[in-house]
Amino acid sequence: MSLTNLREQIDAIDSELVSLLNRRAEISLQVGKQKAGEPNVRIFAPERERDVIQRVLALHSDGALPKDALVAIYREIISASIALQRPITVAYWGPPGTFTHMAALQRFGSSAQFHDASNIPSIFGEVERGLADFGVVPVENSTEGVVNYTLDMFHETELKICAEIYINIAHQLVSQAKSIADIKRLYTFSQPLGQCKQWVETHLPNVPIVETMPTSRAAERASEDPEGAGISTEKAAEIYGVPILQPHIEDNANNRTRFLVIGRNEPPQTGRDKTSVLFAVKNEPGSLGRALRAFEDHNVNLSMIASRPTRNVSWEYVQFADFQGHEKDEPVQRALAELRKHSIYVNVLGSYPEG
Ligand SMILES: C=C(O[C@@H]1C=C(C(=O)O)C=C[C@H]1O)C(=O)O
Repeated sequence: MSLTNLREQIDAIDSELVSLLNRRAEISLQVGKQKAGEPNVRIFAPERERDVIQRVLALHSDGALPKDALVAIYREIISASIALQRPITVAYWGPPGTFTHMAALQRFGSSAQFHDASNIPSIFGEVERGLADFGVVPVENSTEGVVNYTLDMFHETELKICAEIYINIAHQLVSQAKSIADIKRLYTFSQPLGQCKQWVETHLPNVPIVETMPTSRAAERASEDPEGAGISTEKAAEIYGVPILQPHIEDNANNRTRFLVIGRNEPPQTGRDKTSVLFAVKNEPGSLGRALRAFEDHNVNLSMIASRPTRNVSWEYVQFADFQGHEKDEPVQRALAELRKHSIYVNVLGSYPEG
């Protein structure tokens, strides 16, 4: 078949696709109008989005289009569909080019409006004050563990966790220096450094660290300092025009970070949900063990637990825990009731569809 003929076939398919996409958009506008009349139904419905994406993946069977590409296309279709109903604003930890920016783009697509907040507390602040509808914050990394800056914010906020995002994390050593031997300073901070610890100890053993947050700021500093290097994202290297001297310096090839979407949404039960809680146990022997047994007794699967010091009393801790299930599921309700018996307080931070 000739090239002209093949291109004619593509043109014909595009005509159908565009008309179908327009029909989909019209229906989404109608959904938006219905939501406007019902006070508790929110524009962003992560549980519905997960169903849409899973359904589309099931339809794909073994088609020629890579599954990741299909998911990315649908994320953009849904992003445009939400923006039609009402433009939504998402605050992330900037400047542009950070992993949090990438996670926000991956989840909300390019039709959302993004705002770069200067630190994690500002992300919470912008959503609390209504300047952004949602915020995206990093919460744990598969190599480095929990992100304390984020966990500590949950003591003081009334915002809810409404979705989670997982992304693969690749770190780049960016520098204008000709070789690694010429580097005199490394711009980075605890999380990325911890994920590249072995590489840095082997290749930059005596190079002083200049604490710089977040990753895109490290790229910016490296762009201004001919003898400096930064640990950065590929996107930030591109934005600040600084060469990648060594790609993939992360120690673990399966390095992944989990992000949380915070806002005022409270997604309904889907049968595949997760719940996050903050609790403080009574200061008496065995209380943490008894508190944790509440989950075991009711067959609720704990996926993460982290202790953080309370800021007001020395040596007192609060626990941040994630488990499978929705706050409205019966086993979860029973586990929470028992947890409350052994705790000074229990604060449910949100139930949301599992990522
Ligand atoms: C159309 C809806 O609104 C939004 C857009 C969706 C879509 O385009 O498929 C899905 C979920 C919502 O975030 C809906 O809630 O069904």
